[in-house]
Amino acid sequence: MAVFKLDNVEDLYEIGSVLGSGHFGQVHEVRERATDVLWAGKFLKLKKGAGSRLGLERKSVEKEVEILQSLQHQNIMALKDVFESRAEVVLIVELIKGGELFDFIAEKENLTETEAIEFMKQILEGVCYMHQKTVAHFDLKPENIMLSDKHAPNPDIKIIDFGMAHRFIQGEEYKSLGGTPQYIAPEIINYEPLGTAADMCLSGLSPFQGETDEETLRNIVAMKYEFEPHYFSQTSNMAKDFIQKLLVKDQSERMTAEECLIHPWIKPLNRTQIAK
Ligand SMILES: COc1cc(-c2ccc3ncc(-c4cccc([C@@H](O)NCCN(C)C)c4)n3n2)ccc1O
Repeated sequence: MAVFKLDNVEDLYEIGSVLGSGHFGQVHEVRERATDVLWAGKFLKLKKGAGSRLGLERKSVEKEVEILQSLQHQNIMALKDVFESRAEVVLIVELIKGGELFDFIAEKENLTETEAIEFMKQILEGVCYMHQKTVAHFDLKPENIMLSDKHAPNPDIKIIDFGMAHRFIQGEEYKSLGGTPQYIAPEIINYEPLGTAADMCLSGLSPFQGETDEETLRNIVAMKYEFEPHYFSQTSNMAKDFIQKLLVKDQSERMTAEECLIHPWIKPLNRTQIAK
């Protein structure tokens, strides 16, 4: 069983305002007393007993911590410390000040393909790194892609929220029904054995979005989508080719993160191929 620091987290960190909350618990800004450095603290309530419906199993928190401890990459949120008390575990991670990529893009008049390629390249580098470590995120969606500093000329992408992540062991079969309807892979909906390919269905606006979750899931299983002119009239054919090679039902036919990084949209063969 993993042992986390038993110190009282408030002896070392001043707990600040809530930054956000969700299935993952509550995230607070925290100030390290010894250095005045600001971090983010994710506060996770543990189940009080086997029959308790509230809180998380300690085993699932240990799994998330073990995965985060194994990942050191500039495009993946870094874990600094873990504290536990009788009822809660606190993960101290790097504070990401630039907000969600989705909001950054929404606030811009328009995003050029060159800017989109730069963000996609960073996302792919983080995802490729975790896949090489046989880790799948399993909840990649726009809200979990954040920016280090949205005012920087070239903001760094930071992938957060590894609460659904899984490290594959050679030869094991893993299935899950978790995830967010608009962004989950068809193999998850069909409860088939999963692999890192399930992470490769990431998109900004889900092309499968239906009126209801049920309709969205039907669209994903049918791989029913179209490049709506309203959104794609200015999109290059190279970019559409990139998307089409990801939105593939058969996970073994879907581009891997490594293949994405050498796709001509991301890595042009020559200057004339640069997306206008
Ligand atoms: C360690 O696990 C997590 C960390 C974080 C995290 C880490 C650093 C950090 N710096 C700033 C924030 C932040 C700021 C505003 C909102 C949120 C969060 O509530 N929304 C992010 C997306 N959400 C769907 C997880 C998070 N975070 N969030 C979020 C979810 C996690 O499961």
